[in-house]
Amino acid sequence: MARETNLIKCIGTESYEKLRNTKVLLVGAGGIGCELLKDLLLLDVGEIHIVDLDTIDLSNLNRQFLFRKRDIKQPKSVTAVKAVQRYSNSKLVAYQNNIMDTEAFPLAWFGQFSIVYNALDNLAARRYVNKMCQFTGKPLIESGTSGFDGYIQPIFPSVTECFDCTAKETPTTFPVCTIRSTPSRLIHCVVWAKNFLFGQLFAESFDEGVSDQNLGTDDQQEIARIKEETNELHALQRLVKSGDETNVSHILKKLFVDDINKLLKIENIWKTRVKPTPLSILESSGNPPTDLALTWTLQENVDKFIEVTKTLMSRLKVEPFIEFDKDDEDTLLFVSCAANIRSHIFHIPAKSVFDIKQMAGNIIPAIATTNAIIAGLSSLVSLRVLDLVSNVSNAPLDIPMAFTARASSIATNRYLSNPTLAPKNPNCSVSSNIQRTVLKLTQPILDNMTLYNLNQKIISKYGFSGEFSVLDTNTNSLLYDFDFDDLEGRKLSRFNFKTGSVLLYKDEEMEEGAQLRQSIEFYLEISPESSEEELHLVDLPRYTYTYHSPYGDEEQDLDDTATEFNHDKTEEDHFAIETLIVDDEPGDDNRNSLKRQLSNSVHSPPSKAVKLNSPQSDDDLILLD
Ligand SMILES: Nc1ncnc2c1ncn2[C@@H]1O[C@H](COP(=O)(O)OP(=O)(O)OP(=O)(O)O)[C@@H](O)[C@H]1O
Ligand SMILES: [Zn+2]
Repeated sequence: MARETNLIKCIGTESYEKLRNTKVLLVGAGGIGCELLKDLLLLDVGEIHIVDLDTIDLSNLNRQFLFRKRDIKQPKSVTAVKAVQRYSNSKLVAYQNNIMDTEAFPLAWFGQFSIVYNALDNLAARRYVNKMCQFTGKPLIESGTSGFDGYIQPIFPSVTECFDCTAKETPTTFPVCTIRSTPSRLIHCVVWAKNFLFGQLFAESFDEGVSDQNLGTDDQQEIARIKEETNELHALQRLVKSGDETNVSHILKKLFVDDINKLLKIENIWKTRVKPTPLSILESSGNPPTDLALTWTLQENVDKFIEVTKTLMSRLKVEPFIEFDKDDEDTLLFVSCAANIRSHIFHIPAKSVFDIKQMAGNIIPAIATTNAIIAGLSSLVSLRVLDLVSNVSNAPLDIPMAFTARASSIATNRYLSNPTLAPKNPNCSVSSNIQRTVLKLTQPILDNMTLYNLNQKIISKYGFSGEFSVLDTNTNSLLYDFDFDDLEGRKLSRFNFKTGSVLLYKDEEMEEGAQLRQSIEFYLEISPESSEEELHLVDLPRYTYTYHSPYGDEEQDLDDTATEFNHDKTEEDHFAIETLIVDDEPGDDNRNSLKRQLSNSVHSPPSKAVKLNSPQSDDDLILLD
C-alpha cells in the first residue's frame, strides 16, 4: 500500500494534491524540529525549508533522533535533511543560519511559504518569526515543550492571538545581596557558585566590579564588603592560574571561612536571620564520591571540591579560560560542590549533582515523547490551517490549539486540552492596532533625502496629525518626536538603516477626542544598486481611533491613555500589497471590552515608552502558562 493511501482516505485526493504543492518553513531542527521534519515529510508536503543556526551536540542525541554520534559538530539543518532524504517525497532545503539574519532571510523570503512552523527554544527568535508572519500575513504554528508539558498555537495574523498577545515570563533574577550575603534557598547558592564564583575564577569574562544597581540593600557596610570580596577574588584568580595545587586549601578557607567571618561582622544583617556557620572541614578524606545521583555529605562535597578544583587548575594550563557548561562535568562538579558547601554554611539542605545540574543549566529535562506528541499535533493541525480538511469549519477561530494537562488550567483530568484559538489581544503591540508595509529605499533616496523629507511624505500620504513619532524598533531608538527634532536634517544614509530595519510611525496628538491615525510599521528594504530616485509609498486604508485622556481634557498622562477604536469609513479601503495587515472592524460589544482591556492592561499600554520596551529575553526556559 502506498504511503499516501491512508492520508488520501482522510483528506481526499484534491487536498492531497494541494499538500503536494505546498511550500513550508520549519524554524529549528532541535527536539521538536527533528520530529516535525519527519512528520511533515510523512505527510508528503511538497517542499520543506528548514533553518537552524546550530551544530549537533552530544547532549542532543537522546531525543533528536535524526542525529548520530558521528554527526556531532555538524550543522543540524543539513544533517537532519541528509538523514531523511532517502525516504522523502518532499523537496528539502536546509540552511545553517540565524532566522533573524535579514540578509539571508529578508521579508520577501518569508512570503514564499504557505505556513511557518516555530520549533525554537528562545523567546527572541520566536518573537521575531511571529512578527515576520504578522508582516507577511502567513499562518504560523508556534510550539514548545518543557518536560512533560507542551503546547501548539496556530497563529493567523490579524485574526487570532499572536505569540506576543500574552505576556511571557522573563527569567527570574535575584538581588545581589541575596546571592552574595544572605542566601536562603539552594538556588541562591547555585547562582552564586555558577554566575559569580565560577565566572570570576575560571571564565573569560571577568566582572570588573559591582554596580550599585540591583544590590537589594542600602547597608553601606554590606555594600562595601561585597565590593571588597569582588576585589579579593582577583587575587584568588591568580592562585587558580598559578597551577599550584597546594593553593586549593587557601581557596577553600578564603571562600568558606574567611569570607563568612567577614559577613558575620555585619551585625545588621543577622538581627533577623540565622547566622551562617563557617566551614569546619578543610581537609580531604582522600575518598571523593562518584555517584552523581546521591546527595553527598559535607565531607564528600569538600573532597570532591578539592579534587575538581585541582583538575580545573591543571586544565587552565592548556586552556586560556573555562566557561561553565552543564555538560562539562568538571565545571558542573565545581559549581555543585561549591553550592552545596555554601548551602551547608547557611543551613540549607544540599542536593545531588543531578539536581543541581538542572538548576544550574536552567533546564527542565527535555522529554522525547512530549516533543513527538507536540510535533505530531503541529503537523496534524496544519491540515486545518491550510484548509485541507472538509466537514469541519477551518475558520481560524474554530481551529484548536493544544495544551498538555499540566500546562493548562482548562482541564485537569486529561492529558490534552484543545481549546479553540482566542482572538487577537486588541492591546498587543505586535498584532493589533497597527498596519505594516514595506518601504523601499534606493541609494539615491538614501543619499538625497533627509529624515524631514521622509517624515513629511509619510505623514501627508497616510494622514498622521502634526504630532507624531518615529522609532527604529530594531535598535529601539527614537528618531523623531514633537520635542526631539535634532535628527530631522540628517540624510537617510547617515542612519545605518539596513534591510530589516523597522520604522514605527505613531500618531501622538494628545487632544481629547482627537482622531488618531493607526500606527504604521515600515519594513525597510534597502537596494543600493537601484538608481530609482522616487520614493514610492503604497496605498493603505486609513484607520483611526479616538484619543481619550484619562483626566478628560484638563490633564493628560502619556502613560495611561485610554483609546477607542473605530475605522475611518471616509477613506477608500483597498489592499494594495500582499504584506498589508488590516484590522477587523470590532462590533459594539467588542468595543466596550476593548476599552476596558485597554485601560486595565499591563501588557502593553498604547504608549510610546512602554510599547517599545518589550522585554528582550533570550531565555532557554519555555514557560507555558
Ligand atoms: N535564531 C535562531 N535561528 C535558527 N535556529 C535557532 C534560533 N534559535 C534557536 N534555534 C534552534 O532551535 C532549536 C531548538 O531546539 P531544542 O529546543 O531542542 O534545543 P537544543 O539546543 O537542540 O537543545 P538544548 O537547548 O536542550 O540543549 C535548536 O536546534 C536551536 O539551534
Ligand atoms: Zn499579538
